[in-house]
Amino acid sequence: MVELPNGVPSYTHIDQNDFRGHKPKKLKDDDIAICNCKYNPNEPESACGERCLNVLTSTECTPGYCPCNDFCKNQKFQKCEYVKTKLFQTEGRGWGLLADEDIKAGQFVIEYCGEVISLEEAKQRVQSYESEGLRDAYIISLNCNNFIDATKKGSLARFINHSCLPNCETRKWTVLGETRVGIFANVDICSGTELTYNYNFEWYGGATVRCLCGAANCCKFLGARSQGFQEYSHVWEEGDDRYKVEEVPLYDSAEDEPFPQMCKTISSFKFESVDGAGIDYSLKAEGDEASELKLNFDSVKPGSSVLMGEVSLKEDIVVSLDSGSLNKQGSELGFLQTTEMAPRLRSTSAGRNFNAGASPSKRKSKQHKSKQKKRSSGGQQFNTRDIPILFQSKEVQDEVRKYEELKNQATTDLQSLYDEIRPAIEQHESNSQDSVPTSVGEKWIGAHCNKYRADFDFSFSIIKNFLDAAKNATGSQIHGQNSAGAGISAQPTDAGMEAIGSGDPGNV
Ligand SMILES: C[S@@+](CC[C@H](N)C(=O)[O-])C[C@H]1O[C@@H](n2cnc3c(N)ncnc32)[C@H](O)[C@@H]1O
Repeated sequence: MVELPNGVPSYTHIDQNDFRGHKPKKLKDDDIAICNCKYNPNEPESACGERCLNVLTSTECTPGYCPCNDFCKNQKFQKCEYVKTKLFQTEGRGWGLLADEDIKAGQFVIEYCGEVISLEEAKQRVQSYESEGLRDAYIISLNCNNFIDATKKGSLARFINHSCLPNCETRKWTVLGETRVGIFANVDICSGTELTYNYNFEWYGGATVRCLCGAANCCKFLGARSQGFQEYSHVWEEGDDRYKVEEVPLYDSAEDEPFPQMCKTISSFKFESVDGAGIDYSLKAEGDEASELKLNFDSVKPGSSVLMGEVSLKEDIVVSLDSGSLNKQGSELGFLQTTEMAPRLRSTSAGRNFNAGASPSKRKSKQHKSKQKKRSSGGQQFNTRDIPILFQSKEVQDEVRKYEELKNQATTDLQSLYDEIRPAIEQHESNSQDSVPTSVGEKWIGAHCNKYRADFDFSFSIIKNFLDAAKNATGSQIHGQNSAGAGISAQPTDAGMEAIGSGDPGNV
């Protein structure tokens, strides 16, 4: 029973989240994580201490299933094993919570309990609390869809104030299949010290509140990074940055959309003579950020007609800024099909670990441009079947086909890898975990790099052979150069590796 000092504004005390109508999950036997700890009376840590598999994955043991039975020490949320705390009145920050016993770094302090509500409900509540004139805000995020509101119902954790130099932090645990938020000490804390955690990213206060934590590194405002609900209907994090969901393109859940805002449609593909001075080989890309890639060949005889005719591809070629392939004045333009799987991964917070391709900062700025729901039909996928027949020589057709096969193989490999790692990703999604295991990430990045390379090699073989055709047509010696003056290798693979190595995929 919690006794509150006089003057504490009334609220209902709870020590279990209130799901407001929605019943907490009922775990199936198959979903219960069972550790392999064995209780040894001479070694108390043996009963689900820090080496317990469940503890290591921030999951509480399930009563009746844990091999350590009643000795299990990994049911702290369920048993409300909180440290002793005391309410006190601060200066200028309302009520606060003090440690009433010494606390060790890493120790579970208390659960942040409240009403579990949806994003929509949270937005409405923030507004109505504001209009009711409530000064203190108690809503924190549970996962991307749910929030915990401790305004009217909560545990003592609702009194923990913010500090930019905190002694505690929030951590998410899975308890009987549900995600719950605990406050954990991040340093040793002496009895009598005020408990604090950093509200940034977790707290959804409406009004801007000046921070009075007094820390040297103070951010000046509470939840300065989370910014509040009124302005942003939902936030999406990548690294240290947070974005409004309105700025992130939305996709049909029924389809896996490639990132259309990063794709460009190549609208023309031609050789032409430029004032008799040489040949301009240009690839025009249209899309949100139309750009043009030009390759100039200056050793064509002046006045000679080198126009090969515009090669109109029957279907649009979609290229991706993810590719990091041919590079012109800092803008990357490749000939890649975007992968189908990428959006699935990126739709989760885990996805940010898988940014093979453009650097995160570039990707972010591009994602922000699109506010509407877009469909990939704006830029169809490159129909590669028709490409080899554009060439007259059988040798060339075979070469292009070879690269096409390698490209298709890399795509298939990526697809099957996705199927293989999908359970791990979904598991992390459902637990709202920030990242999937490194080994999974490494495999994923490796498969992407292979695919990028194969895509590049294929595209390069097409370009190279078009150039060779141009050269043969003029009978001149043409030395390919891109606009930056770099020579084009006759070996697509080498060029592909070079581009990939110097572009972003190599940096992931
Ligand atoms: C979750 S409540 C914390 C408990 C609150 N002090 C109370 O009396 O109920 C969050 C509110 O406490 C106040 N607060 C918390 N940390 C603060 C800080 N560092 N500086 C100023 N006000 C703070 C703000 O009014 C904020 O909206």
